[in-house]
Formats: sequence, structure tokens, C-alpha cells
Amino acid sequence: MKAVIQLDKVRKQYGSRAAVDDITMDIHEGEIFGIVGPNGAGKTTLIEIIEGLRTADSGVATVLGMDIRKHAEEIKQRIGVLLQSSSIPEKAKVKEVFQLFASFYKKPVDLQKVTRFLGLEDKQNEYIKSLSGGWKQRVSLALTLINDPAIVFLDEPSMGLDPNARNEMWQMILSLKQEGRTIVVTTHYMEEAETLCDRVALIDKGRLIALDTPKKLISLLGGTRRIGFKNTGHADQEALSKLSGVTQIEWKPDWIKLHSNDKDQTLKQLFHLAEQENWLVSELTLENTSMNDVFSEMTMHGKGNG
Ligand SMILES: Nc1ncnc2c1ncn2[C@@H]1O[C@H](COP(=O)(O)OP(=O)(O)OP(=O)(O)O)[C@@H](O)[C@H]1O
Repeated sequence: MKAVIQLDKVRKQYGSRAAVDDITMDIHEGEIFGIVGPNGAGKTTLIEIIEGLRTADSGVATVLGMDIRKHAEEIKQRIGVLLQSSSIPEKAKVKEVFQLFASFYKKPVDLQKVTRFLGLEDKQNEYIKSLSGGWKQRVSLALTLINDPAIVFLDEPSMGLDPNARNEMWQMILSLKQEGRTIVVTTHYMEEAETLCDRVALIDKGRLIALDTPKKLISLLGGTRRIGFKNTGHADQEALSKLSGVTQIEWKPDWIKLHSNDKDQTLKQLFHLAEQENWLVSELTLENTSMNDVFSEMTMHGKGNG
């Protein structure tokens, strides 16, 4: 598999803290690559180093085979970076913004092709400020594509969008992949990482703590399941934590969730405990492990394979 981005011990320090701490990884041609991590993990710093907007203190980063320290301008012609929709001039019309952005590039694409691709034909004469959040985000994405980029960088593409607009955004990202582009996306939404990404890098405190397909990351947790039931106020937290297989407990006023790596044993002992203590296990639910669990397990307990 061809690497279009290669990072070798890339580091960026602010004061005594490393925002990006010696990260080494490859991003492959044609994949949707997710960078996920808690607030302040270093995602934006990392993605902006790759885009050439920030300079690393040490390490080597190459994009499309070019060292970003030496070829930043050439790289910029071949990548697309999603702007926050707030940085698009509000008082301009959609078509004027497109023309302005096209003028920044040596070889802009046919603007009609981009507008058709993103369904923006009817919005050409509308002012940016009159568009909804979802349409503004569509315009931002269209601007990202104006130089026909080989790699598209999307920093939090569905932040602030309602569920419908978010789904549409996901569809558009998938169509970019179908066109053969490589997509690098940072996200807070684990569902987004699980649905969209071919591979995910999990970053915490500047370090790469895991990198794999969502499926493999989930299986790393060893098939943990969550057993949920109603919190009737009768169960004893300590007794629950001693049940076979239980690795963690989520305790809420309305419900309790046991994380278990041996669901059969946990369930058996749970019913036994309830009987002994004379309470009922009601509204029982069973959930499979998701990227959300991977995220909380790995960032809270410092686990990882990277
Ligand atoms: N220009 C800067 N000057 C000083 N510290 C910075 C600067 N940019 C980032 N940092 C620090 O580096 C760390 C990583 O920040 P970064 O914005 O890259 O994280 P992030 O994962 O993108 O966070 P979020 O999800 O909240 O956007 C944080 O501790 C942040 O405070």
C-alpha cells in the first residue's frame, strides 16, 4: 500500500509540554484516515503540521513524497484543507467565493463540476450569511476541492451540524474517497470514526496510543460487552464490581452498566446476587463494544498498542 503521508518522530513542543510527542505513522493512498483523541490531545497541531500551517520542532514529515519543510508551496497546491465555515466572507455570494478561491491556485478545477458534485447549483447567487449551517459546510467542502486535491484534510467536519446535515456530510466524504482521494479527518465523534474511517489513530497527550482499523481496535478490548439494567436503588456497587468478568461500572441515578469481558458468567452471577439481595434485574440491555468504549478505555487507562 502506497503511503501518501509519512511521519517520522514528529514533535512539537509548547513550553515544557509536547503537543505532538514523537509521532511516527503512515497514511495510505485512498483511505479515510481518522485522528481521534480527547480535547487538547494534539489533533489540530498534528494535522496543521502536515498541512504546512505549523512547523514541527523535530522529526520528518513528507506529503506526496515531498518534505514539508522544503516543498510547502508545492504541497499546498495539491492538498485541500477544510476551512471553518466562519472564515468564509459572509457578505459574498457563493459564486464569488468560489471565484476568489479558484484564483489562489495554478490549476483550479472546473467550478461547475465542483458545484454539481456538492449539489450547490441552485445556491450560486445566495449570500453566505443566508445559508444554514449544513449548506455553509457544503460550501466549505466545495472550496476544499477547488484545486482537485489528492489529499483532503477535514478538521472536525461535522462539528455543530444537526444529525441530518452530519449524515449528508458523511455521504459527501465517502464520495470523495470514491473519487480516489485520500482523506484525513479529525473528530470528537466516535460514531463518525467507526462509520467513516478505514483506519484510526488514537492520540492522547500528544502521543499515538493506537492505530488500526476500527474493527481491530474494538477487538483489542477482547469482546467486552456492556450489561445495562435499571438502577432501583437496591444494588450494591462493591458487590457488583466483584462479579466475574466485570472490568468497569457506569453508575447513573437511572441505570447501571457493567462492562464485562465474560458476559455469560457476569449475567449468571448478577441474577444470583439480585436473588440473594432480594431485588430484580429489570430493563436488561446488552451492548457490543463500540469505538466509544475503545476511546474511553484507552484514554482513561493509558492502554494502547502504539
Ligand atoms: N499556539 C499554541 N500555543 C501554546 N499552546 C498550544 C498552541 N496550540 C496548541 N497548544 C496546546 O497544545 C495542546 C494540543 O492542542 P491541540 O489544539 O492540538 O489539541 P486538539 O486535540 O486539537 O484539541 P481540541 O479537540 O480541543 O481541538 C494543548 O495543550 C494546547 O493547549
